[in-house]
Order: sequence, then structure tokens, then C-alpha cells
Amino acid sequence: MKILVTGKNGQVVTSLVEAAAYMDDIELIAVGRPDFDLADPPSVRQTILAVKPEIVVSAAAYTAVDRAEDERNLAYAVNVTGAAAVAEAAAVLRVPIIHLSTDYVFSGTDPYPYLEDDEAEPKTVYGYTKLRSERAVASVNPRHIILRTSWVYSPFGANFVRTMLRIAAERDSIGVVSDQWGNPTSALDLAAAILLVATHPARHYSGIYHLAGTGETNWSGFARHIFDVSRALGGPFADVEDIRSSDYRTRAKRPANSCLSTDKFERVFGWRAPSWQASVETVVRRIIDRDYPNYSPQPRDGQEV
Ligand SMILES: NC(=O)C1=CN([C@@H]2O[C@H](COP(=O)(O)OP(=O)(O)OC[C@H]3O[C@@H](n4cnc5c(N)ncnc54)[C@H](OP(=O)(O)O)[C@@H]3O)[C@@H](O)[C@H]2O)C=CC1
Ligand SMILES: Cc1cn([C@H]2C[C@H](O)[C@@H](COP(=O)(O)OP(=O)(O)O[C@H]3O[C@@H](C)C(=O)[C@@H](O)[C@H]3O)O2)c(=O)[nH]c1=O
Ligand SMILES: [Mg+2]
Repeated sequence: MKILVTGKNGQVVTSLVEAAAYMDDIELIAVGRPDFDLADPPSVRQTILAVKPEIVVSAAAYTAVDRAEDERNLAYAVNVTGAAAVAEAAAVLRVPIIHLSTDYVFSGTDPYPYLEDDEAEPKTVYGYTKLRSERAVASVNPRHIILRTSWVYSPFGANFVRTMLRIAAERDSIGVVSDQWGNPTSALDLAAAILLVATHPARHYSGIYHLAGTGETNWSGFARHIFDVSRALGGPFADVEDIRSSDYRTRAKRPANSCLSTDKFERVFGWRAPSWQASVETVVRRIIDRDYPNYSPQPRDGQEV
């Protein structure tokens, strides 16, 4: 099966390329800038029509949540107009599209895990553009699966796990918000799920699905687990101080609760992601082996390391 995935260096695309390398029956073609630019719809159409994939995975997006508040037009062009061009090219080829979206489409004010049909009410420019992208994709290509995921991390690219380890290599203690809840998701698990959907006999199904790591935490709980694992492996660690969002000012206000119920995905595709803790361990181990192989902590005032 020939799969086209959008983006070259993103977390999800890199994880897909890695996973597909082990599968003989899958040819994965990643397309990205400069030839394929979501901000330039003709380049999108041309690239996809030339590759003629059997299915398209739409993983590229403008993902800088804070910067999007000041770059609305660019975020919209990439996430909405660009994604619509991807879905339209897939429709011209009469092939399905798996389009990735986010927990940030929800306001985060409800106290339970969000279901696919719950009302989306984004509070950030990024979340708004992703919601509009879902609707644009669905309206131009009837053969769509919208896969909403959350808090994605991996050995690759920019993500919370790599940020925490980098900061811990320089500081003893980190303040991390404890009043935003969600489901950390390893891009390695997400890649496995995407390939499952792409090759599933039911791939003509359409609709929205939630797929995220199993179990809930907040960002400070996530950070603590990263450091527990890293410390045991001889990598960087730091004390985590719980702080409130109101004490950590950011341009975009994140949802307080963006946990996603993944029951529908499990019901239809028979698969659930590992516990978020187990997946963090896998990824932290890889990052330490690669980026901190001979790490030795700096001696810190009055503290044993
Ligand atoms: N990261 C997260 O926590 C979450 C992500 N998602 C969604 O999952 C998907 C994948 O995210 P993730 O892999 O983490 O993203 P990354 O931020 O790691 O990567 C973004 C990708 O988009 C590509 N891209 C950005 N702008 C353009 C453009 N104008 N033209 C072409 N490609 C472009 C980048 O290109 P290049 O290769 O050139 O850098 C890169 O490949 C996105 O749709 C995102 O909205 C959903 C929930 C959580
Ligand atoms: C670096 C740092 C962050 N934080 C907080 C800020 C924020 O509330 C939270 C996470 O910060 P980040 O900037 O990594 O997260 P953010 O960019 O909001 O991550 C989001 O990205 C987009 C693309 C998505 O789709 C979402 O699912 C989600 O993963 O941690 C601290 O409290 N202390 C720190 O030292
Ligand atoms: Mg970020």
C-alpha cells in the first residue's frame, strides 16, 4: 500500500517513517517543504496528484500554539486552507484521508473525558484553526477519518519531554502547571495506530475518532514521571514544583481539561494505546541513549546527585 504523509521533520511523520520501515507491504512517502508547502495550495495539489497514493495521512500543521495568537493568518492558511487542499487532492484521486487534529478544539471546561460528539469550542487560535480544518477536510472529502490526539511527544522534534530534559540538564528545579489535565501521547504509538487505521478493512469509515495515550495526568505529573524514569537511567532530572496556570503566563490559554475518551477508537479498531507512563519510559530511554549517553549531573549546592 502506498501512503503519502504530509510533512518531513515533524514528530508524527518521523515516527510513521520509522514504523513503516519495518512493514514490507507499506510504501510511505513523506512530502514537505520546499516542494510541498501547505501555504501554497497549487504545490499541495501538484505533489499529491503526482505521487498517486492509495491513502493520505495529513500530519503537517502549524503547531506553535502561542505564536499562532500573533500569526493568525499564517496559521489559518496552513491549517485550514492547506489541509483542505490536501483533502481535495485525495478526493480527486478518490482515496481516503486520515487527518490529525487536537484536544485543543475543546474549551476544557467540562470535567470528564471528551467524546467525539461533544461540542468543540476552541479558546486558542491554534485550536480554532484545527477545528476549521476538521470541517474543511470533511466537507471536501467524504472518505475522511479525523483523528484527534493530544500532548504528543517523541524522540524527535520539539516536545514537552525533550524540553523538560533540556531544562533539567541546566537547573535543579522546574515549576510546572498542575491545573491542566490531559493524555500524553507518544508519537510512536500514534504512528502504530495510524498504520492500523490505514490498513484496516474498515478504512472507508468516516468520522471523528479520539486516540491518545491511556490514562490522565497534568503537566507537572507528566514532568515528574519523565524525571523519575530519566533519573533511574542516569539521565537529567529536576525537582518539580506544582504551579498554577495563572502563575505561568503564556500567550495562548490552554484548556484546563482536555482528556479524550478513546472508547470509540477501541470499539471500532480494537486497539488502545499503552499506559502513558509505559510509553514515556520508552521515549525517555531513547532520548537519553541518543542525547545524554554519558550524562553526569552538575554537582549542586548541598545536594547529592
Ligand atoms: N504536537 C502535539 O502535541 C499535537 C499535535 N497534533 C496534531 O498532530 C499533527 C502532527 O503534529 P506533530 O508531528 O507533533 O507536529 P510537529 O510540530 O512536530 O511538526 C509539524 C509538521 O508540519 C510541517 N509543516 C508546518 N508548516 C508547513 C507548511 N507550510 N507546509 C508543509 N509542511 C508544514 C512541518 O514541516 P517540516 O517538516 O518542514 O518542519 C512538520 O513536518 C498536527 O496536525 C498537529 O496539529 C495534535 C495534538 C497534539
Ligand atoms: C516549559 C514549561 C511549560 N509549562 C507548561 C506550559 C503549558 O501549559 C504546558 C505544556 O507546554 P507546551 O508548550 O509544551 O505545550 P503546548 O504547546 O500547549 O502543547 C500542545 O501542542 C499542541 C500542538 C497540541 O495540539 C496540544 O495537544 C498540546 O500538546 O506546560 C510549565 O508549566 N513549565 C515549563 O517550564
Ligand atoms: Mg509547544
